[in-house]
Amino acid sequence: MKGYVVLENGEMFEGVLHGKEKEVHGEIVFFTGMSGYQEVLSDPSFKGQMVVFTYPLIGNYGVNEVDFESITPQVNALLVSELSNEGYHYESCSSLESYCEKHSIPLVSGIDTRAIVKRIREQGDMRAIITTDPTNLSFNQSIPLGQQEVVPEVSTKTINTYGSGDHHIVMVDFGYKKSILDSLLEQGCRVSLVPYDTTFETIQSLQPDGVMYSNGPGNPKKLQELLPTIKKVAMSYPTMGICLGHQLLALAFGADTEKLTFGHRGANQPVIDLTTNKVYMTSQNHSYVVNEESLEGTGFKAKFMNINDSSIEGLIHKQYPVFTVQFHPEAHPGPSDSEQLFFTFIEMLSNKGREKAYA
Ligand SMILES: NC(=O)CC[C@H](N)C(=O)O
Repeated sequence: MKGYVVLENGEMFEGVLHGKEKEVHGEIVFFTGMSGYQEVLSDPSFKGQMVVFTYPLIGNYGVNEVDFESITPQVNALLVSELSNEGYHYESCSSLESYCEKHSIPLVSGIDTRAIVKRIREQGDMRAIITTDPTNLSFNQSIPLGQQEVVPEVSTKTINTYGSGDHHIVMVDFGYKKSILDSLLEQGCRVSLVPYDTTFETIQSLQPDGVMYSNGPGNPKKLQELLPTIKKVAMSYPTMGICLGHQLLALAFGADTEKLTFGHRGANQPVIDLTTNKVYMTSQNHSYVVNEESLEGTGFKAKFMNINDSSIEGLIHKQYPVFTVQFHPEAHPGPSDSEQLFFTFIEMLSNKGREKAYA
């Protein structure tokens, strides 16, 4: 059946709608990785978003049992140029089309993804509607972009412990990617996953060796009420923050965040370590960044910078063992050039390692 993608600026694109006929509203963003659609559709940081893939062929290796970043799909819709109906891979258990159909995720193919991406690059991320009837549409203005409170929807409701390693890490879950948990387990950690609004006292009662603030969807400024706890935790335990976790740690110490026009979503974003001058290819998925000028007086200094647009990609605190990354060292999808940062974090749990990290 015909499906239409209507952008908030009034433009309309026609394609083929696979799956159930339903009207979907959301924020439209684009992802530039050549592969990784399965990780994208299940990454909770994409909650509520419609993702346009710039790579022209999607679905060609199917969907498997192992590459999901969370149990349920998280995106509102997928938009692709050419859809491969079969998945050719030894691990594939279903096609992308049947997976989306089963989970009622609208999948629009045959759409002019290049034109849509150009529009987003010019005019910024915007609202969009996917529909089979493009007459009489009205955009849901009651939810301004970036104002949705999505973290409570994706965060765990209970405390669960994974692994039995020697280092005990409390991971505060804003919508964590499974690959972050896997990376910590690989480093010999026991991980207690806790709800996003867990109090300082509860974290303290778990007696962690270190705390990880996870990735997650939405605007970090929607979580202002958590900032005093986050600051107290970071002043008390070795702490690492990834993506939303990085943004929240920056806000907690008094820095500011701002929205990029169209975000970084892809698997080849070059990032420089400002201490060593080493460059990493990184996996990224974010709309917001920490404003560099706002770091003044926070105790944080910029540790990583994006080479494409000079935006801040990570911080290190001058006084406390706290460091953060805007990108994804766990990769999935994307390069694992920077995965040793998990090791750096584990080293920071001891005094000796801290000296090394700050050398
Ligand atoms: N991957 C993430 O954690 C994303 C962080 C935040 N939601 C942003 O878009 O900037």
